[in-house]
Amino acid sequence: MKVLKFGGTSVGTPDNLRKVKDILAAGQPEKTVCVVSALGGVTNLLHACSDLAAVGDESYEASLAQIEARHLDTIKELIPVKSQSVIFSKIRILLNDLEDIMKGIYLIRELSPKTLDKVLSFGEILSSNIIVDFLNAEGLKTDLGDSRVLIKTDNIHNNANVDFASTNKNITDYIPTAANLVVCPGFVSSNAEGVTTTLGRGGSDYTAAIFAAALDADSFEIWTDVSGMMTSDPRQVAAAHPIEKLSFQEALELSHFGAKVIYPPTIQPVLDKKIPIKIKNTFAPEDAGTTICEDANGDKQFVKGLSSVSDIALLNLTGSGMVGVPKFSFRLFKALSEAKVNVIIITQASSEHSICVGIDKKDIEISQAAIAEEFQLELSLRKIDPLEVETGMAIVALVGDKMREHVGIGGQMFSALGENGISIKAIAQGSSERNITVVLEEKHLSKALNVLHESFFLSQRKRMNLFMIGIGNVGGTFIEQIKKQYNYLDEFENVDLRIVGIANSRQMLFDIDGIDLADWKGQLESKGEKMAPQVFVDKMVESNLRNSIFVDNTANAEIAGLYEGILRKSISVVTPNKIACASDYDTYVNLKSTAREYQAKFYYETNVGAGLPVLTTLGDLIKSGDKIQKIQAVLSGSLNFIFNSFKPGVKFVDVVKQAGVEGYTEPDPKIDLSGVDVMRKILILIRESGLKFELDDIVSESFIPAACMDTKTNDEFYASLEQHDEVFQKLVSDAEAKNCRLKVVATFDKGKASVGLQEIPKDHPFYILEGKDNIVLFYTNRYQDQPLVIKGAGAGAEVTASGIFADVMRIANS
Ligand SMILES: NC(=O)C1=CN([C@@H]2O[C@H](COP(=O)(O)OP(=O)(O)OC[C@H]3O[C@@H](n4cnc5c(N)ncnc54)[C@H](O)[C@@H]3O)[C@@H](O)[C@H]2O)C=CC1
Ligand SMILES: N[C@@H](CC=O)C(=O)O
Repeated sequence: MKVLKFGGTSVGTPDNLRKVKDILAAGQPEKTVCVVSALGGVTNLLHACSDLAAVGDESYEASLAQIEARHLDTIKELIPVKSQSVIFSKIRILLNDLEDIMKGIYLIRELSPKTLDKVLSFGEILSSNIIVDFLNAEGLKTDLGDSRVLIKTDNIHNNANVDFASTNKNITDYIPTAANLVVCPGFVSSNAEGVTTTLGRGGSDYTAAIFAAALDADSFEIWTDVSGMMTSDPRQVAAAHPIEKLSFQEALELSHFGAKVIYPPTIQPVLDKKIPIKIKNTFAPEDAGTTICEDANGDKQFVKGLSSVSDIALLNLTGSGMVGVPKFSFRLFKALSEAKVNVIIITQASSEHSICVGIDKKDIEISQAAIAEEFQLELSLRKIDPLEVETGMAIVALVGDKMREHVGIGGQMFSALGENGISIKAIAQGSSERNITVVLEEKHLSKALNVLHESFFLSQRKRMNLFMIGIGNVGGTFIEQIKKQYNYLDEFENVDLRIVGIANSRQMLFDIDGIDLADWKGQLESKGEKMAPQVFVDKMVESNLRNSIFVDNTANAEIAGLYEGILRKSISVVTPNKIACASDYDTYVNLKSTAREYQAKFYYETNVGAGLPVLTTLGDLIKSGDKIQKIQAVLSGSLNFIFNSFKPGVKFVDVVKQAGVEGYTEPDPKIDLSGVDVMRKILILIRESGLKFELDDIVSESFIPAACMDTKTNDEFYASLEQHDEVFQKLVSDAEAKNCRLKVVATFDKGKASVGLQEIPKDHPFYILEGKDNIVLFYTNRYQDQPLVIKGAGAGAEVTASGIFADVMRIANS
């Protein structure tokens, strides 16, 4: 024995009704009760029609005509002509009755609850009659069970209470005598005198649940237009998916907070009898749907779903006069209940200094008035403060029976929200630990649901949203690497890496769904708007996307100056730009502590050694308790390349230019040639070792003539290098005469740092450093005699972009 219920959409059109027939036919010959709603939209039409009639508006007749046409057209389309006459006359009789009642309402201008029940009952009576004839015409022997006769209630109209003793007897007497398939109208019932009543909100579900419980059905199926209860609201969370199994309690918790598939009071009869409920999709019957049953926790998923409610207001009642005084909360809730305000969430700190409740925003004024009246005396004596009202709030709840068996779920929830800059206004968790509820600003709702969904439904993809300023040599290469790697990350890392904003010094471009990387340059040119750094940041913040990362691929101080504000919005920063970490010590420390404070990440591995793991290695040494004694390093890829390529007969300026073409130099090559780039790098290494150090503390001897440094543009600089070529030729020939090679070496030893060009002899480990390579020797307490060595390409767009990529993925995987 099973009981099925089909809602208004499922029976809304002839095509849909054919699907319903297929579902019912597939279940035969099992004894089946099928409860149906009115054809989709008809109940609203009946309401509208009777409201118009009650105010004497003749246009009710047009609504009536619409109702008539809906039903007659359905018959014409669904039932073969030869079988139409019987059903047409039945339906016409019913429609005439409805017309008479409407006329009566129109004439006496009155719509009592009793009459409204009579009017609304026509929706289900009409649909069930048509469906029964349709099924019979299709060869499925079907009886019509009149729920008005079977379900008996008290006299309360519009929301009647069921008399279960007589109802259960009527059902168990009738159903076994009826055909294998019985269709019954939902929602309708009658009182002891046989006057029509209705069962209120969710009435058809309730009807079906009453039948299922009375008949001890093996299963109770609710057929709707979604494939089950979803892990979250699919309009907010694209990755939401149907939940396979839920316990009764989990289903109640989820449906209480917004999952509209079932309305809890209506399923109480099946809940009492522990009859499994299946939520199935009429339009995708092959989908598994959701089973709600007693033992639903065999799987490992301890958070089953996320639910949410919008349009919440928080009321905060505070005051020193509340502490330790009994009855304050009693009076608050009494006042709200007498004002018929539904309290959705309650929190009170153990200090008893404040009570906070969440209500629907429509109830704000009535609540304020009720509270002001109740606490008039305390307010005048200033024992309590004027009521604080916070609007624009939403509720998000994690639901799952098994949450109580796992430590740290609350922590995971709060960190995920905190890391995305979402502040929590109130928290509630019952001792059942089946539900952890937070109140947050409504503007963060979608972001919060997505962040939590990603955090608790691990099989789902994590979407990362990148905002990137600087799309030159390094930035452009990084975009191309993402383009190539996108599918791999999607498939093997579950990471959906999108670039949402890009900018160069002239233009910026945004696409909230991710810029199409196939032609990002063309789109920037054709659709880009004028670049303004602060506007770029504002747009990034306003877009309020989860897992946002700001990537700075410029060498620009103004852009570096934006980091603090960005971190304060809990947006992580990744950058190869050394300016921030090599500016004054306070700025460097402040950025790191701001990142910590706002739970954002600030990663700049590529500041030293490009893609080489120099900073992470140093960080691991320091975190594990090692101490740096000495650092010796070649940290400039461009200078190493230049001195490796500078041979007799070659002009120095030509190799400098070549280093630029290869993408090794800074946008301003003087930064490399002057030694400043190396000074910045050794400074960052010293700071990362835990020492307070400034750029001015580093002794640097430039090998570039002052006149070259005095130039303004790159072209002037190159011209000046050419003029001073003999200076560079002499440096090389002097070194060669001693069998040495030239390297710019950075050293930190005994608290002192220096940078300078050195003649490196053959037996030195730096001598064989090829091409654009870097080398770093860390002498530490643990690596005293043999230093820890990191060596490899230290400049170039590909390696630098891959270092930035690694930083981004560290954030994605954190
Ligand atoms: N090339 C390399 O081997 C390595 C480079 N780096 C760092 O990577 C960064 C980028 O270097 P490249 O790509 O070679 O430079 P680039 O000159 O090729 O590109 C710089 C980009 O920044 C943009 N930009 C500059 N100022 C801007 C502003 N105010 N607003 C908006 N956009 C602005 C430019 O339009 C361009 O798109 C630099 O900080 C450099 O130190 C770090 C490690 C290695
Ligand atoms: N210009 C630098 C590369 C980036 O840090 C270098 O030459 O090493």
